[in-house]
Amino acid sequence: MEIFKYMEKYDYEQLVICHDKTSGLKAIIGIHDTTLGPALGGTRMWNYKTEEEAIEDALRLSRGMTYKAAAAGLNLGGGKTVIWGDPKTQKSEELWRAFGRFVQSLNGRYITAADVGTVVDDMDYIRQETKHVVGVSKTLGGSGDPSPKTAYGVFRGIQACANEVWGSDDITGRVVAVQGVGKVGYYLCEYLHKAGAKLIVSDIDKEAVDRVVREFGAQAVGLDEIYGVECDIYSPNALGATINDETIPQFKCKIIAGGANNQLKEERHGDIITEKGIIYAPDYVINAGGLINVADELKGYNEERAMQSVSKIYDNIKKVFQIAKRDNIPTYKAADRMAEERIEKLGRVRNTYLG
Ligand SMILES: NC(=O)C1=CN([C@@H]2O[C@H](COP(=O)(O)OP(=O)(O)OC[C@H]3O[C@@H](n4cnc5c(N)ncnc54)[C@H](O)[C@@H]3O)[C@@H](O)[C@H]2O)C=CC1
Ligand SMILES: O=C(O)CCC(=O)C(=O)O
Repeated sequence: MEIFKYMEKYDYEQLVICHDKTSGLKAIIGIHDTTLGPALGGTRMWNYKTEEEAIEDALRLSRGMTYKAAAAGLNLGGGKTVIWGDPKTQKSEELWRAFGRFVQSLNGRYITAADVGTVVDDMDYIRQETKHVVGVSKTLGGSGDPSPKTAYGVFRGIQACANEVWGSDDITGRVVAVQGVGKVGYYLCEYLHKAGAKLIVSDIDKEAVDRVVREFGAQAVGLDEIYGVECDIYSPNALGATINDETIPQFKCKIIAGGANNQLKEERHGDIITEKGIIYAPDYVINAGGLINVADELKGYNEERAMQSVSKIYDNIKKVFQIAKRDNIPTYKAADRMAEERIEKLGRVRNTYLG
């Protein structure tokens, strides 16, 4: 990979490679854009096959955070860390503290949080070395597990989609096919059930499926069956890339709205579902609840205020639909445009010399 060429193409600011021999830390911090504020994004710990794969992930994910924060209306830029290592065997206090010191050395340009392979306890170790970490435990003044807030944001986004398609937020009796009933999927099912929706679910984890069947009267289906079930809404909450050439012909839904990251396998799949008449809630707009929630810690965490901010995902999704109609483009492009317009306009405003 030609790193500078890639950074130039997508306008990256900084890539920081961190190494600590004692703990075996190999971390790559990507800082994409800080026009709106300090770069905030989680730390992913993953056993990458190659160094190149890890660098590519840090770059790709940090750019995604710029868009997520901008579309959420936050005064934050985009960053992300990847730690090259096995989260099951290579975590230690010294690793997190070594990493925390590297974060501190950036002096607030980058604020870290949890992501795939990292949990609240890891953030608590990082906190011992730097204040530039969020998603720490409630006992340390943090907000703990972000999943319930992410699920609430997805639920609000689903209401906005329902309003767009059926003219009302009411989803009583609507059938929602929920793929993945892990942390986000479980809490989402709870919100949907309380709102009167009927649930069809799938997950590779049988216990997770049994729980939502038992607690919310969901109907369980096979892993490949979920795409083709008769439903109003398909809600992906497991893996990415489930909107693809194989699944699109099977969809019978009117809406696709879920918490999973990177739902479109390729951008063109966003065009195809639009042509098919399916309303798509862009992933990084609808799943920003976790980010909005941890960002509240920067003001001194207040759960009520955080929930009110997450609730605004409803308005953000509506804004995406307006831009899509205004410019006659698919919603995934409208989301990018919304984020880019905000960065561009505020970037210009913030250029004013203040003395
Ligand atoms: N946890 C959070 O606050 C946020 C999560 N996300 C995204 O939401 C998605 C879910 O995240 P979590 O709930 O935290 O993860 P999780 O690991 O708790 O849940 C994912 C679930 O998907 C299931 N799964 C895996 N492959 C599957 C398949 N082929 N078919 C059906 N189910 C399958 C797993 O068994 C698991 O129960 C991920 O894409 C994540 O990146 C995005 C923003 C924030
Ligand atoms: O929710 C978090 O813990 C941090 C935000 C983040 O990295 C994300 O939304 O991908």
